[in-house]
Amino acid sequence: MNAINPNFGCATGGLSVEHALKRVLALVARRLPVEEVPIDACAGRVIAAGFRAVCDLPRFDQSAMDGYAIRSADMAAASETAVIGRTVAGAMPGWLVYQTAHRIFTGAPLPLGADAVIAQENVERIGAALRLAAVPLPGTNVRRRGEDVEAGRRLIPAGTRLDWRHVGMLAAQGARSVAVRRRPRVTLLSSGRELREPGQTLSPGQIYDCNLPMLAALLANDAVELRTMPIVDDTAETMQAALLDGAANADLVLTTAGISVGDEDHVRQALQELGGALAVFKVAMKPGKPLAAGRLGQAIFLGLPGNPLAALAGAITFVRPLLAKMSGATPQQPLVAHAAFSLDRKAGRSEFLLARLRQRGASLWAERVGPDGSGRLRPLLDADGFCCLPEDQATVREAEPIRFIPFL
Ligand SMILES: Nc1nc2c(c(=O)[nH]1)N[C@H]1C(S)=C(S)[C@@H](COP(=O)(O)OP(=O)(O)OC[C@H]3O[C@@H](n4cnc5c(N)ncnc54)[C@H](O)[C@@H]3O)O[C@H]1N2
Ligand code: MOO
Repeated sequence: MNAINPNFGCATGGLSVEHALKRVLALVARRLPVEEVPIDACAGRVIAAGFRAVCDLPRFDQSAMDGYAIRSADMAAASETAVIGRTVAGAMPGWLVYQTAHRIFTGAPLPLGADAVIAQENVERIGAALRLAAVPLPGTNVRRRGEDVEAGRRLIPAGTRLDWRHVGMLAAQGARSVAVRRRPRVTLLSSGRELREPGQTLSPGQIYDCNLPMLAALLANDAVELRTMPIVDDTAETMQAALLDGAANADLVLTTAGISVGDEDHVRQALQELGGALAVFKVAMKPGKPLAAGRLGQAIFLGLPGNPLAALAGAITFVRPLLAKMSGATPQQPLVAHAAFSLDRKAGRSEFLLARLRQRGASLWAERVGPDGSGRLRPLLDADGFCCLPEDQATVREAEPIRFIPFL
């Protein structure tokens, strides 16, 4: 990695997104450490090692209905059968008595020798006996041991981001805790003397900081341990102090604004003064070109642009894959949809277009939402994600396949 070099070995248009992403991911020195967490706290976390089933599910042959367990070969239709024995869920039955039916309830273990259950609504009760209209085939209304999950089967691959489905499975397997990657410690910092926190009084020329709350909420989906810093003024000294503080004990420091080329853009300079090193500055993407990435001490540094949609495009393109790599998580894959629009543009930068997904017949279509503008927020409310045009693509024709990155 070099000290700051304005062009970073690329044309002034910036590094391609692919190249920049490679450099950003190369900043990850090692995966986050592993820790054991209770299963009720594991949702959103990335499982560190593959999980194999420790037991069969169901754990034993059991009834799927309230009714009568029988052995189908021993029964004849329309004959009267005595009911001997009764087993509820949670109890342990003995043997099925030859040519009799055994009262049973959903989830109860099947008596030994029984191979079918007839639902209670399908029999005629005659005192203590019952009459079957028809004899069920073996296996009817029986949940076999191991038919859902066999012990030893690979259930959850390493790198899976756990959610409520995995919690259900882990619980059914009797696991009280699970080994996951530590949450990435992310410091979020926005800069700009025009910014105030929501709720504060604005002087003329000031605006509310929307980037920090928006990115904080976006990252909440990625289960990060977030530290938010107070808004930093655009001075070299305050920025240096904030970066130094923000990098302490962090895996990733994320800044927004102050990264461009103006006299008031101090982030890169501050990073350099602190001995940090940049690996990326300027990416050939629209929006989001003034983006920087590097290292500051033990932390990875990512400087996102100030315009909210440019910051968002940078976060979706770089922060998510970065967090995934730190955690050893399977990265999110883009979808392919049909473009519900046509477009001619100047090639040279990857372009991120706000779009919503709509189902038409059996296909997904990406409809653009607008108007364009990296300082606008309103169109975001209608969007489900970004359509991504590769750098060299100058035209999009209606119905052609297009890459779509969902926000969620
Ligand atoms: N001469 C040039 N000027 C600009 C260039 C350029 O290449 N040459 N690039 C433009 C592009 S593209 C972008 S994006 C911005 C990025 O600049 P910065 O990252 O340095 O950001 P600022 O200039 O500080 O702010 C840009 C814009 O965003 C607003 N902002 C900033 N932070 C927040 C926040 N937390 N919440 C809401 N809005 C925020 C800020 O008020 C500005 O309006 O530079 C262009 N200029
Ligand atoms: O990153 Mo800027 O437009 O590309 O807002």
